[in-house]
Amino acid sequence: TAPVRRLWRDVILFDGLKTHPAPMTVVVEGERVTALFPSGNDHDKNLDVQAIEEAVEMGRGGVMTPGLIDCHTHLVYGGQRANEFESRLEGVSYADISRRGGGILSTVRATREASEEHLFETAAARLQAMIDDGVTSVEIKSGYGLSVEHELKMLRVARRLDEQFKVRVFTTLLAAHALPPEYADRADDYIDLVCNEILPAACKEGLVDAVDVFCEHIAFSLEQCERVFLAAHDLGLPVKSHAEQLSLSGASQLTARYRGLSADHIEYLDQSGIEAMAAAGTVGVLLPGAFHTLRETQFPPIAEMRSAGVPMAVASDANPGTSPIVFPTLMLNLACTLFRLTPQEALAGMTYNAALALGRTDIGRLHPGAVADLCIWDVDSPAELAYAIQPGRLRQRVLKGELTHG
Ligand SMILES: O=C(O)CC[C@@H]1NC(=O)NC1=O
Ligand SMILES: [Fe+3]
Repeated sequence: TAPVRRLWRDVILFDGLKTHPAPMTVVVEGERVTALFPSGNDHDKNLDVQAIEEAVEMGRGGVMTPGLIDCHTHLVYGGQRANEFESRLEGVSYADISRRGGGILSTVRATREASEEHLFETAAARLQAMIDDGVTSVEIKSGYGLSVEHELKMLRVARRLDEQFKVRVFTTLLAAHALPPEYADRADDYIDLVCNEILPAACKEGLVDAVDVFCEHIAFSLEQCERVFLAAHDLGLPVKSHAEQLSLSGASQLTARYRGLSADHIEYLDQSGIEAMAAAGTVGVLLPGAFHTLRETQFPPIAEMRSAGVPMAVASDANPGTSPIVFPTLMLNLACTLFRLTPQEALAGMTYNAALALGRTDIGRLHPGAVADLCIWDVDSPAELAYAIQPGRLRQRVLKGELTHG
């Protein structure tokens, strides 16, 4: 049987890169967008008028965007860290908490104690909130297990979320996130475990789409991160990094040297890092939720990245420590309010550029032939999605051509 043909008329279309000036008609057949054209031209002679007339009309008006892509989350984890939130309000720094064995290691303890089922259930609630706010693709990292058993447990949960929810999940192994207590003062030995045991075991089970590292004075050095990158490349896996978040380490340049998909956080990114990323096509992933939560003061070099042509993505960094925020369209607002992106740049940051940060070019944009992951919003203009901080504006959500919401 012929694939179902659906269409929307008179939508204000943001296609992943730009907003079309005239109200548009968008035609979806099966899993793909097959046509998009100004609604006034429905009877354009080049169009198969009968096909258009036979299509199922799915709605009129509103704003259409590609499905939102959250390209940086730590969505799977045990426990919560409200106590540290209170400590930071009393003036204790994130780094101090981490040095006292809190921070990431606090969540490592809770995640190791949690069953796979419990991790699935708590992550599922957070994922549903993202889906209800227009997310069609989400990246989920490991990094709270820090052992073969528990890193694989986290990644299996991420794969199950992909199977059981109408969403695309991209998994990233972030075993080089923190030094587990059993390896205290033996960071190089732990990196051996990451490269020689955790990564191969996860890869063998088909659990890894990309490999990430945390390069920071409270985490791992450039040399240690490079060893993880080499192990990833030996297994044919792309790399990315948490880079220049609290200080300038040079991780962005290292990531670019390995043609990494993205360097993330990048508050302390310098000009040589920008130029290396621009030359390598490495995406700069902005995480305004962590900047906001930590009350950071060092802004990422937006203007310099813009003029160098570094693609900028925007993501939630949803995690229990530095960004306990599951509200994707809030990230659009924070990217504009805190980092001075334009609303159009922020939207491109959670669609087309976010897809690039995940190594994909078939999602994140709406054009003939693109995969039909799209959202229709009850707003008058795309800028409104960044301007107003308001849940419940999603009218319809389509994943691979199938209506999943509205
Ligand atoms: O605090 C946590 O639990 C994760 C923090 C998160 N991980 C990282 O490498 N940088 C961050 O902000
Ligand atoms: Fe992160």
